[in-house]
Amino acid sequence: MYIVKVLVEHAIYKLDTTYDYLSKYQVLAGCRVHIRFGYQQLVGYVVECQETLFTQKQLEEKNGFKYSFIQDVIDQKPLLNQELQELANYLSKQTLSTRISCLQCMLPPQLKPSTNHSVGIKYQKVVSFVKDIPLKTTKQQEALNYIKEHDLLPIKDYPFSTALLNNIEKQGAIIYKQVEVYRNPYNEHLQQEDYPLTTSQQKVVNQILASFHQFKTFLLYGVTGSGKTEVYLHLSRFVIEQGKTVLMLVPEIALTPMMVSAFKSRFGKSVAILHSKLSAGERYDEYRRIIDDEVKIVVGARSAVFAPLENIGLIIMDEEHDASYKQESPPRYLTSQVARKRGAYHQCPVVLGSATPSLESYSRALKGAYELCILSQRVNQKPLPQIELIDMVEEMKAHHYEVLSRKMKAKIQETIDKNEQVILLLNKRGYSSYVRCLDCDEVLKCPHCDVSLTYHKDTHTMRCHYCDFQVPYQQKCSHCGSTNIKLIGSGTQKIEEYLQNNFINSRVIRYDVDSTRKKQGHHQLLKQFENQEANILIGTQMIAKGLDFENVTFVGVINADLSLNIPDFRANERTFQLLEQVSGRSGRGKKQGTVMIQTYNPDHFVLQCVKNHDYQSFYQKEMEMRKLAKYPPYCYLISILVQGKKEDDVTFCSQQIKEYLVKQLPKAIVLGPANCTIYKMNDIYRKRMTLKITNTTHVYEVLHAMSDYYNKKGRKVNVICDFNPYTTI
Ligand SMILES: Nc1ncnc2c1ncn2[C@@H]1O[C@H](COP(=O)(O)OP(=O)(O)OP(=O)(O)O)[C@@H](O)[C@H]1O
Ligand SMILES: [Zn+2]
Repeated sequence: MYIVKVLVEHAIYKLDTTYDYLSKYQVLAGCRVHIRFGYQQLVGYVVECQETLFTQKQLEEKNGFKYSFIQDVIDQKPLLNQELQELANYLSKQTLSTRISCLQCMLPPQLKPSTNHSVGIKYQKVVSFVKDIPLKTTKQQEALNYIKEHDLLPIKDYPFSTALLNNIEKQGAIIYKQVEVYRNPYNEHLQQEDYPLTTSQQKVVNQILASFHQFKTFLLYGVTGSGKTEVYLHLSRFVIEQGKTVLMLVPEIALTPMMVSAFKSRFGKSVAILHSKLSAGERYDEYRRIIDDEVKIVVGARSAVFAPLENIGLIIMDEEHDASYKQESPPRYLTSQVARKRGAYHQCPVVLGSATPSLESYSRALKGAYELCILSQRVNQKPLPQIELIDMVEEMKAHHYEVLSRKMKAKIQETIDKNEQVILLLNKRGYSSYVRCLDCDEVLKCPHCDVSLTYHKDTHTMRCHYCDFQVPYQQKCSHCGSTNIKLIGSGTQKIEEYLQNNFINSRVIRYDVDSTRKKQGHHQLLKQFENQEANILIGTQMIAKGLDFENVTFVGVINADLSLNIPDFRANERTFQLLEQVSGRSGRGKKQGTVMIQTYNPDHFVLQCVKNHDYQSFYQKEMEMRKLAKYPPYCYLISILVQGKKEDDVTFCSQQIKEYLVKQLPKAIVLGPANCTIYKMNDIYRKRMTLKITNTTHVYEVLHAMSDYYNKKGRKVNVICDFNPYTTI
């Protein structure tokens, strides 16, 4: 008999201890089982299975509790290999989350431990050759010869009628078979050759391959358009030729279409794609292809870092600075941390690539913790685009109150007149930012959150971007009943309309969360733009990264100050990255590109550094400020969010936690508790403390104890600890 230790996923309680069950047979660690838990039947996850010589009765007498038997085993073989199981333990410690939540985040939704209904395997009817026998007609005979050479194809792929095939089948020379097929999410890719590398690209490839068999982190700092993708492709080719596999990570789904086609067109079927927009069936199939060893390269967003690849020879993280690499629900991990952990396990290089590296990574590279590789020029030796800052205060003085300055308007018209293309960035979706009553000054707010509602013209609704609350738009103030109300501020939808109305021959595509909601939305819109079906692409930060359109010669930023004014210590860094990245979309082909950036702060050092494409000065200056204010990379940050339904409870408990932390961690700096920027979200009150530490000793134990205490049944608040927080709204 065996004692099986099982982790249990419970809908309400956070259970992180294992429970002992009995089994007559051995069950492999990593398999899911059905168990009885109280009155419920639940799915559990086996972490250990040990043989015992005691009987059930003896065990119960010895340990003083009743044992029950596992009901049945769901998986034939473990879903996660040893490496990933250990990784889950590591993550759970590092992020203060339950082991089961770590296991959950590693699996595609259909395979998560809480569900046992799997998406079915898809079958296809194929023709299978049986034997050579004399057939009735020569036509049938010819067909049989053909089938012999081209066995196991789906019926529709044969150049004969179904009737003819049926006839041959009746005579017994062939049979029809059902075979498993994989749903293939991206199958229309042309075969494409690698470009020969430039000298500087080759140098980088050599530098990285010199450490092919060891774990080392490289920071590839290559300006926009310097050909980093080609470096990734060449490295990957080398690695798979050595019989190893490649993990290629991209920040978010918006970027995936171009990276996917680059990899698919070179490596075809040996590439698997993992991201959240695939259908359940597609994701399940891609996952199975990886487990079944049919895949050499996995391209995917954040959670693909857990892809069950064996024998990894290279891990790449493109656009390493991107905030979407931070997971914002439990377990709140940093992708680079997981990638490096896997790199260490497989003893392979980890390449972090970016044109605007995060301060954390760049400072590590300067200290020698990472090895720096540099591509300082664009591929065709072309200079980076010229950037002009447009002072919007001056526009006001000249009584020009439109969203686009006179210069930018002229430049857009000029560009489309030359049959070239324009990309415009406005980091705000929706139509208008908010609605204000001109009589009573009331702004229409979300009833559940501390934010104003945004007007969406396409659906004629007012929507909350935090909780998705929506109401139909009314031409009437909800407070005083006046009809004298005004839509204030501009979002992408409004600019789209403005562009259509104000420019001759403009054909506009809007690219934001709302317009790309459909499954292949991103892919389709970008394709239309690539095929010149539109000449202006207006979008949110989604358009800033990775896009490579050779006919784009003008990039305009409508309001650079939006991200500068966010109350977050990374606001400068984010703004620099966003502006430099979006500028980098201009002039990537043969023609020279230009950029205009509209701002009310043209003298701000971030804008000055962007104007000169000067990452070094930006880095120096921002690092000085971080040092003075004691922010990362000069310390570690941990955010502690206290939330609850009653304001008083939140206030009281926050204070209690603060006292506990100050006492337990005398060397740490504890900021707060302060109300969050959005104090009330979804009817929950929220206060935050920020812990600054330079040394992590004891920190995990102290926080573990605190969060265990508060996150129990019956407590009035709940506490979320976030190591290396990225958003603090
Ligand atoms: N060796 C090469 N020879 C010719 N063309 C190349 C070569 N390498 C890259 N290119 C082309 O240069 C362009 C820019 O390359 P790529 O998109 O990889 O830049 P990048 O470094 O990823 O830039 P970004 O950070 O802005 O996304 C692409 O159109 C690519 O096809
Ligand atoms: Zn809301």
